[in-house]
Amino acid sequence: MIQLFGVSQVFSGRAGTVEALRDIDLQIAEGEFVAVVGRSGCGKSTLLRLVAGLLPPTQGEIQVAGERVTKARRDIALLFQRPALLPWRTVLDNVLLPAEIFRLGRSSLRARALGLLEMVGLQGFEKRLPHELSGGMQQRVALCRSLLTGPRVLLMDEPFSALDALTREDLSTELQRIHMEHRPTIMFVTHSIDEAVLLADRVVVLSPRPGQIVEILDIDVPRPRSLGRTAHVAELAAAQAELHELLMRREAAPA
Ligand SMILES: Nc1ncnc2c1ncn2[C@@H]1O[C@H](COP(=O)(O)OP(=O)(O)OP(=O)(O)O)[C@@H](O)[C@H]1O
Repeated sequence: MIQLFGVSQVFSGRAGTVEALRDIDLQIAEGEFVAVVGRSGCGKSTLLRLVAGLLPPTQGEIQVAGERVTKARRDIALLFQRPALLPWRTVLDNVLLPAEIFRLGRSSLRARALGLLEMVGLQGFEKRLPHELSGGMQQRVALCRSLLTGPRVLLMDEPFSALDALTREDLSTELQRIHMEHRPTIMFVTHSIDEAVLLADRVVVLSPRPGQIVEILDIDVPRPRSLGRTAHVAELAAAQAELHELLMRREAAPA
């Protein structure tokens, strides 16, 4: 579904050049959940922006569903650390925003928007304004907005990192459920080893800048997963330890 062939990114500015990513080759299958981890500044967000078509790669090619990515697409949704809701719009109108952007007709998507809000436990909050909601609730609204048009690809950049631990766990559970039900292909950037292991089928480990793939770890644990559930605690802990070890190797050599 997502394919990167020899992708490199160099930023040039007045202060000089920054090599953010070097020679990334990666194949992500349809419906797969892939987490991307690495030290701060190693190019994780840049990687997502490239796949989203917000930035053309300096070198290499990116394809989504067999087509070269050259611009933002309706079937690719993005979710950031901050929910970025429009403060003057109600919860429902925020969720329906993509209908207007992509000129899809609000009325046909209204039922879907209400269904999504119900799925994340926000029924009854449709007419509220964003400032009347907690941070976790706002991020749920942003999640609904990103799912409105039924995207095939969901790109998530540390979406839960601004939330408290319990809300984060709730949203991780919801995201697992959404993934199991709707099977979008997900690329999920995180700083959290626990979160990567809990959510992903595979974890891509990037080296410090320039980001290169050091290792891709398979997380072969049945879903739904929970860090508190005893059934697979040993497997999850082993994967966490391995990931930790890979990330702590300061001089992590690219594969
Ligand atoms: N538009 C830009 N112009 C110049 N340099 C940039 C630009 N965007 C990113 N960079 C640089 O590219 C490198 C990678 O940045 P990026 O934000 O992708 O890293 P990251 O791994 O997501 O970091 P963090 O984990 O801290 O969020 C950094 O050195 C950053 O300063």
